[in-house]
Formats: sequence, structure tokens, C-alpha cells
Amino acid sequence: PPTPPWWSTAVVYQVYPRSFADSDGDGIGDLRGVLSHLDHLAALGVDVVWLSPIYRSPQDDNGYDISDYRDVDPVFGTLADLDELLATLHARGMRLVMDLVVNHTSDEHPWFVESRSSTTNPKRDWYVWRGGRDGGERPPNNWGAAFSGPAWDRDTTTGQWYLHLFSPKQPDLNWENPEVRAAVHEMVAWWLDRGVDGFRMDVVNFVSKVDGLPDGVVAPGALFGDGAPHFQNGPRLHEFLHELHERVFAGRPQAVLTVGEMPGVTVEQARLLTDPARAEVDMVFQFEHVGLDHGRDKWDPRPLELRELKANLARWQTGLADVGWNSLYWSNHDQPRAVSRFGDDSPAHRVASAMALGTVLHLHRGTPYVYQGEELGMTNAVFASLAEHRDLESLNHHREAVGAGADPDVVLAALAPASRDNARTPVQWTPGTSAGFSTGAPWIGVHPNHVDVNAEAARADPGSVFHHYRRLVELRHTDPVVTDGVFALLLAEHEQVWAFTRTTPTAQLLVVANVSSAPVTLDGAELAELGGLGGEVVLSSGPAGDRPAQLGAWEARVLRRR
Ligand SMILES: O=C(CO[C@H]1O[C@H](CO)[C@@H](O)[C@H](O)[C@H]1O)[C@@H](O)[C@H](O)[C@H](O)CO
Repeated sequence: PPTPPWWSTAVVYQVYPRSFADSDGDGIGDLRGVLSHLDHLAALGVDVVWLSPIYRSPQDDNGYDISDYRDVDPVFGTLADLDELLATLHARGMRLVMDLVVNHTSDEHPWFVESRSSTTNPKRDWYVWRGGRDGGERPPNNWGAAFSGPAWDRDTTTGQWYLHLFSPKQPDLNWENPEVRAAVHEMVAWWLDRGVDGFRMDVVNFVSKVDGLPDGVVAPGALFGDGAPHFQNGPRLHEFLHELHERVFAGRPQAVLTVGEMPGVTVEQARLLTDPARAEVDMVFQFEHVGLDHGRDKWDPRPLELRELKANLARWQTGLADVGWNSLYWSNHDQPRAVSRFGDDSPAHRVASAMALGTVLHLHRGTPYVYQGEELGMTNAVFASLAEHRDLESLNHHREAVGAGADPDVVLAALAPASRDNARTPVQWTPGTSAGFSTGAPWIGVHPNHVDVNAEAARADPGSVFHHYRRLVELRHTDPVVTDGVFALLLAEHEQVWAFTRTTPTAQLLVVANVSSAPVTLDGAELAELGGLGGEVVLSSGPAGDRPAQLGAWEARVLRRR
């Protein structure tokens, strides 16, 4: 059988540089800050660092708006710092995955500066320009942007409209133009020549838009049409990804990891996108499981049903069992903190629930991604005012909702569980000032619970979330069942227990976790379905001792069956 790709046994750690560690006291994390904490990552045992954008950027969307792809923004450091980080990671046997943001650039990127300068500029067609409706007075279609408002802005220079699925300072590139794709290929090759080991591709399934850019459906009460059906997973996506693979990744000395961030991608599409025979991407970030607690939208929460969550991840497991590969994540810089959203972040259950969530996710089949601070059980922010928020998505939503007549306090309350700022508070290294993140004033508030929740305390406590995650990483590195075992969900209807097996021809692991804050006793039928709770305990977050049918609150066990 073909040798499995290196990343099939890897665990990826996501660094959001702005909030990881600040080395120069300006209150903003930077590359030397990452360098100064590599011991932490090495102790955790992770194999790959995914670095959110550090490129030159006006920072309208914290770096996801790039004005120079081949340089590092001074707020994060220099190219030399990045080269040093890359060399140091490699020397420690770790790899570096960069963020590739090429659905759009910054409006301050020279490409766009040229493109907007005149309708005859050679780079005009590098972006998506249209005349507009009603003699140019109204946008070309009714699409809304991801960060509120219309997806089009009218440019004063030529009076034409340009498309921006995100902020007006993030104009979409026109991937229909082969010059654009060639420029992207060259830039990606430039980074690979510098030795980077892969790319997380930002909203890469948005690059192919449907011809004619038709209007979207306007949901009841919505201000704009939903353009997603016309720009997600578009008609030429597979072609563009395969071309990028063939032109840039194929035949490289280093085996490159590629993961496509793909809101709206389905299992069926992922079977094609991640099929090695099709040479498109290695894995995708799907969004279904991080949308189960959304009502109308992310600001309209609805209760999360465990059965739905289990069933969703199981569907991706079985869907990619014979072809392709899954990525596994609870959170990232766009999602609330895992323990607050899926666990119980009260002092009584924070540690156990963080461990249980880590256990069930890391024992699924696929490549796990750990978001900075998840290994410490960091929790959602506790902002008391709008002034403490920083993320344009949250601030724009508040302005738009209040502008449409909503009560400001009600909207502020809706930000609390869902805002991306929850993931962006500084990493808590110590119980000291600013949690050891910076000697200056942090760009966003440090969580007050850092006095207890911090890396220093976690590293010193063998029973901490940190050491549980370290053991999960170790298990993935040492036990082939974790990478290869066929997944089978058990007790699918149980409202508290998440149980499944991973089976190879010669071995089997049973994973069983109580993902609730109340103890649970399994009845005879349930125990029978599990084949009992016996077996060698490979990993457990609960108290030792033989309790054949009980699981404490948030208790997780990994048992070797054979
Ligand atoms: O799907 C995306 C794309 O995110 C990527 O693309 C965005 C634009 O580059 C960027 O803001 C994000 O940080 C990056 O991860 C998010 O916008 C998501 O829908 C939203 O944040 C959930 O509320």
C-alpha cells in the first residue's frame, strides 16, 4: 500500500501571531514572540505550526488583507525573523504552514492600486469590476458582504463597482484571469523555495464565481441577498486547485501540506477535493459542526444537540473513510473558545470538559488542529462594553443591527458567545501582568482568569489540560490505530455520552466520553453496545478505579480492546 503522507500522523498547532506573544512591548504579538515559546510547542509534541497571516497589511482584518505577499509586516517583524523561525522549527523537527489569502488582497496592494486607477489599466481585469445598475447608481447585484453591508463598493476614480465578499478593504481577485492565477502560482512557489512546508488556504472555495454573478435570495428580514450559492464551490474550483497543485506543488523536494478553508463545503465535494488521485488539496476545513448552534445566523444562537454534533462528525468520518482525509478542529481565530462553546467553562468543569473535548476530537480519523490556548483550556472573553471589542465583523454587525433599530445592549449581548474576539484575547503564559503576553498594553484585553488559567500553572500540573493534550499527541504518534483505524459511532442517540471505536485488522480502541456536566450511568443495553467498559486504559481523564457503568461529569476514557 502507498506510504501514508507525513501529515497523516501529524498534529497542527495554529498560531494567531497578534495574540500569541509580544517580544517588543508594543502590545501586539510578533514572530520573535513565537520564537520565544517554541519550547512550549515542543513540549506539547505538535508537528506543524500554522501561522495566521504575518504579511505586510493595513491590518483592516488583522492581516487577512494583504498588501505585499513577499514581505512581513513590521508589526510582526522581518523576513529574517520568519526565516529564523522556519529554520528553528525545522531544526526541532517541526514544520511551518503559512496562510494563503488569495481570494482577495488588500485595497492597498499595488495590484489593486493599479487596477482601480483606470478602466484601461492592464490590471483592471485582475479584480471584479462592474458598471452597476440604474446607470451605475446601484450595486451590480444584491449580495451582502461577510462583515455586513453590500458586497460592492463604488470607486470614485472610475465610478465603477468592485466586488468584496469581505470588507471594502479586501477586494476579490478575478481568478478567471489567467494572469492572476499565474501571479499567485509564482508567489506560492517563492515561499516554497524559502522552505515553508505548506499552506492553509483562506476561503479558497470562493475563488470561482458563477458567470453573470446573479442575485442571491433575500431571506425574510435580511438587508441583502445571499450570494453564497453563486461564489461557494464555484464551477471552476476543481480546475483552479488542480492547476495550482500541478503548477506549484507537484514535484517539490519537500512534501507540502495543503488545507483548504471552505465554508459551505459538503462531504460529497470534499471526497473530490481531497482525493489524492485528483491532486487538489490534502484536506479541507468544513464548517457544518461550527454552525449547529447557529439559528438565523451566528448572532442568533440555538441550543446545541449532542446527537447532531456526533452525527455530523460521524458523517464526515464515514464520508471520507475510503477516499480523502478529514481535518479535525473545535476552534480557530474565527470561532469562540471550544471549552466555552462545546464544554463547560465553569471552574468546576473547565479542565475536565476541555480534556473530554480534546479526547473525542483527537481520536477521530483525520488531522487534528489545536488553536493556541486550547491546550490550556482558555475560555471565551468577558467583555463588558463594545469598546473592548476589536473585530470588524463584530463591530460592523453591532453598527448595522443598531442602525436597523435593534437595542444596542441586546446586540452587545449577542456578541458575547459568538464574537471572533473570544479567540483573540492574548495567550495566557503566566499569572502575572498581562498574563506574560506583553510588557506593554495588549491590543485586546487579557482574560482576568489568567491568574489561574495559564501555561506556567498547566505545565507544572500533571493533571492539566496541557498534559492531557500532550498525551493525545503522543498517542497519535505511537499508535497506528489512531491514524488508520476505521471509525464507528456507538450510542448515537445518547444525549450525554459520545462513544465510538477505531478498528484496524489487528487492533481496536474504544473511546467513550461523558460530554455533560452530570454523571451518567449506562444501562445494560448501552453497555452491551459498547461491549462493556473493560479493556486496558490507554488514556483517561477521570479518577482511577473500576466503575463498570459510571462516567463522571466530562469523564473520558480510551480503552484498548485488542
Ligand atoms: O468563513 C470565514 C472565512 O474566514 C477567513 O477569511 C476571512 C477573510 O479573509 C477572515 O476574516 C478570516 O479570519 C479567515 O479565517 C469567516 O469569515 C467566517 O465565516 C466568519 O468569521 C465566522 O464568523
